[in-house]
Amino acid sequence: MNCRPEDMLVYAVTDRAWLKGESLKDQVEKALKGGVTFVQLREKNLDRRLFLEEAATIKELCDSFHVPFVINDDVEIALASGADGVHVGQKDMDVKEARRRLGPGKIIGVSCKTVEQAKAAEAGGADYLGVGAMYPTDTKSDTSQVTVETLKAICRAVDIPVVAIGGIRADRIQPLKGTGADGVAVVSAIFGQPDIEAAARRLKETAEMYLGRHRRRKTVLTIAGSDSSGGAGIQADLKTMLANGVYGMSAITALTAQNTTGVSGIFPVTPEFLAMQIDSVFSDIRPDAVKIGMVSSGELIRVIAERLSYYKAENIVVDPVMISTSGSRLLDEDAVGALKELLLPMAAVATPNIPEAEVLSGICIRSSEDMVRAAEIISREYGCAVLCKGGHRLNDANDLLYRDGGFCWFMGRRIDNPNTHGTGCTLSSAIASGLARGYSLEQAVERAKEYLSGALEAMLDLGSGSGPMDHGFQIP
Ligand SMILES: Nc1ncnc2c1ncn2[C@@H]1O[C@H](COP(=O)(O)OP(=O)(O)O)[C@@H](O)[C@H]1O
Ligand SMILES: Cc1ncc(COP(=O)(O)O)c(N)n1
Ligand SMILES: [Mg+2]
Repeated sequence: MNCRPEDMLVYAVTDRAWLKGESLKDQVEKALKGGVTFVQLREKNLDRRLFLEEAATIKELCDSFHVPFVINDDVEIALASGADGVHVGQKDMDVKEARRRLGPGKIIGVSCKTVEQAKAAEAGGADYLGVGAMYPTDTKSDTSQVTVETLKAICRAVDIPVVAIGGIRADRIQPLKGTGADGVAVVSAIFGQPDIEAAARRLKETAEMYLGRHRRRKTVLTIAGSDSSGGAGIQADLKTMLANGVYGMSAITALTAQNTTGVSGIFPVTPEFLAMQIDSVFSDIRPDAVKIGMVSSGELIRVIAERLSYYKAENIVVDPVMISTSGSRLLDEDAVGALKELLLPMAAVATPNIPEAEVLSGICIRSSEDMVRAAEIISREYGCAVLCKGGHRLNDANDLLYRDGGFCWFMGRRIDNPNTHGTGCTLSSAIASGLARGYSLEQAVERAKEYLSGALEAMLDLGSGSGPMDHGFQIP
């Protein structure tokens, strides 16, 4: 097999009909930025010299995104352009003939409508199957539909990856859940959209949610305090994880009696009971990432550090929560010391806001240059990456990521919304979700900020103080 099931997740097929003055390269680049996992160049009437040039250009582009690239039908162009393979229909070239001409290392995809065709293609050396049309489509007028049942039967009958094609849109992915299809192939649902990059991203998120035979849903544990008002702490974390496509679990460090106007009480759990919760989770469902939020005492921090190092926990995001948005102090002095000495060194990233970065670095932050200095001090001192959040005081939404001696800014759009209760909890949980799903730290931060902005922009307005955001803004 020359391609992987995960390559099928969002398979983009090009179409000259949608160019509208743009170059194909620009359109494919947008689709790749949106996260498509496979590209097929489909040209029906292009002059051969231009076809070859185009193929070579798109191949180079796909390489830079590490995405496989195949040519529809044309083995000659595939060989001459260095493409990764071809896709052939039933009426086009025979699979065995294609394999003979391309050699063993190239990808060959075959279009199928029945179990018999699927088995024959697999036996002939196909690397993946395109099954459809699943829905009515304008791209191909001469094609008959395939039922969800047939798709399911094909997926059961073969071991190679299967991509569903034909009239697919984001809202038509969920019905394919449980069929065993590894992904969806689309033309107009990407290239026919006004914002190609956003369309690709949305398709990918939906496909990740519902498809994939070989995917286990990623899991994230939050170790944090409960917020009775539901906007911050454990409650914000679990909602964020659900919205970010991971399975969320919790170990509660303390109950807080809290609402949008403030914290009226904190009731910590015992160290033994916190350890029991962490043990229960790790011994059964190992988390792919861990987010640590409010931990009110040094004693509890020591338990967390000990248990997480025992289990060799990965992708730890430490949100050094010290003061709530409403101004209440959430941890004692001894806890600050333990947090620095024990938790920061374990962190893949720590996410202090400006007041917290001041406490951790010991310097006063008045400008973006100060943010860089503070993040550098914390990162050097404790050996972790530091995301210093700019939501406070500087009055922007730009966050600074300092790691391995270098830094970069994540420029957010400042949203005029007084309801920011839980922004820090939400951001750190969204980052942990991204890391669990295999995104790099930079990508995870980028995606987390995008999610947070959406939740703020939804303009939920609850309670009389600084209210919570709408974590479910994508849910109708
Ligand atoms: N009004 C806003 N518009 C957009 N993003 C914001 C806004 N306020 C805060 N953020 C973002 O929310 C995240 C949490 O930041 P911040 O509010 O500083 O942390 P905390 O909630 O821990 O105090 C950061 O990514 C920050 O840039
Ligand atoms: C239980 C709990 N944990 C954390 C916060 C911080 O909230 P924010 O995300 O606004 O910094 C909070 N208010 N309550
Ligand atoms: Mg915070």
